[in-house]
Amino acid sequence: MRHVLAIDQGTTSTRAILFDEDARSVRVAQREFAQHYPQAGWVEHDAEDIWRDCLAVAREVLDGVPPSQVAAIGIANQRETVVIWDRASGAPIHRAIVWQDRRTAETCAALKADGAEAMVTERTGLLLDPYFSATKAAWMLDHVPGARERAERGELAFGTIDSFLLWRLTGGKVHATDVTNAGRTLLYDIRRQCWDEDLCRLLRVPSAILPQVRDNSGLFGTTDPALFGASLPIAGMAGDQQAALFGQACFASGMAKSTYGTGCFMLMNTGGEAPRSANRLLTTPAYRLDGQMTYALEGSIFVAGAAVKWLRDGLGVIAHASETHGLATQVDDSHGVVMVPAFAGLGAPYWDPDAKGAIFGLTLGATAAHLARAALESVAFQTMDLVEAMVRDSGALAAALRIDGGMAANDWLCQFLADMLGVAVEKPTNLETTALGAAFHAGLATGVWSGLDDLSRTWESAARFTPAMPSERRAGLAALWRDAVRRTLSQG
Ligand SMILES: Nc1ncnc2c1ncn2[C@@H]1O[C@H](COP(=O)(O)OP(=O)(O)O)[C@@H](O)[C@H]1O
Ligand SMILES: O=P(O)(O)OC[C@H](O)CO
Repeated sequence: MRHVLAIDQGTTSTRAILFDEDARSVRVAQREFAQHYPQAGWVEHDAEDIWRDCLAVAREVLDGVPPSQVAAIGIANQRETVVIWDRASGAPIHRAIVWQDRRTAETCAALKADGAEAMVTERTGLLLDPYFSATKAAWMLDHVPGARERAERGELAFGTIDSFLLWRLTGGKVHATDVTNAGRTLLYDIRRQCWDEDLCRLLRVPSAILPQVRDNSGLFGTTDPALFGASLPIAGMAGDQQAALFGQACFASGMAKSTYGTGCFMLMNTGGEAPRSANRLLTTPAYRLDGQMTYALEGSIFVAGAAVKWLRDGLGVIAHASETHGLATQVDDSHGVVMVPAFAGLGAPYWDPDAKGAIFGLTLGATAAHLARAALESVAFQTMDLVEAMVRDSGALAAALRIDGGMAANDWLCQFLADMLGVAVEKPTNLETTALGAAFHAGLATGVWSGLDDLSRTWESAARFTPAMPSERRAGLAALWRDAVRRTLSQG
């Protein structure tokens, strides 16, 4: 039996999953790692922690598995997060600046005020928001003494986490990324499919530090034999949200998935054409196979599970995320409590980096149960905004939305989602779709699976939730949410 090892390097944890030829996960290892918040709105990771955990979880699942049974390794990663390292020593020059980090909000605002956004959006499919990589990279080059000069001289390498892990796994031999990660930097022209010199100049990132950009499926390199006792091929890489789209087998235009982890990311396959969103959604590479690009429309929400984590770690009203299910069902409604979880600004479709989280409708009757329910509801309300924008942009969405991620374990949320979206919500038996997508890419390149049809056959529904809420109730809740968002936006 051949296996594929997937490494899913997420925002809060690093997982390794070993899949068999039937796409079943046979072994899992996971480690959470430290989040650093040096100032309000700043979020950093230590890239050495990430590397240490990546090795540890990979070694754990490979323990006792003969290397001949491991066909390939696939990597899926938190996107946009920036690492810059020294090519000679491999050492990062600064802690990684995480996608949630807002420190470059002013830079983005200034670029927007100069009228740069239209060109940036036309070429990259993105917006001028601190979420994306380029302004974070420029910040690092400006703040680490001597870094900009070293970068110009070609001594430094830039990468998103996939690139950094590939560099380390290959013993410093390969500096590459894939189209889905390149497409999140603000430096990559998604239609011409190349780094864009104008954008590099505008955003002040020297092209000498950029990695080579490749298809998602193909031989990226082989592991340093010292790491796992054999040289294993790294044959698939993708940003985690695009990997989840692939792992959910959303291969036809109009098929969409939404992943509920720290944030929530909804992607809809739009086929070979890169659409131009009129509703402030992102256009992004979904996957490129044999040089053939497939695109997606994306709605990115920065806080989903993170709101539940805040209830646990920030407020202490729950001890475990899963308690939100029991709390939400204890009460008939949220008692008028509405949470707008703009803890990291608001993402799509509002794109307001300066918005701050808010809770409305508090009375003395409000309890922890209402708060928990409001946190879960906020996730569905935000998805509703995305679905509406996607339908406006594309005219249609497939009959059901495929969901996954840690929060999809919460059946109350799944039903409330279906109710608020007015479309069926379906979750697969394998909720580890991100890792599976990375495994699919690596397995396609190494002949474990023969093609997309082969992959589609592995998708199995575990549960389907159909809309059941009366339309007046739905409209009432939607109106409360819209009013709360309006009051939260920084521009009033
Ligand atoms: N049963 C649950 N109900 C609600 N939220 C949950 C539940 N289980 C996990 N979560 C939330 O989901 C998130 C974890 O999902 P995961 O997909 O592992 O995230 P990530 O990959 O972003 O680190 C956490 O923020 C947690 O609060
Ligand atoms: O780590 P996740 O799963 O929350 O995903 C993070 C996204 O890739 C950020 O764009």
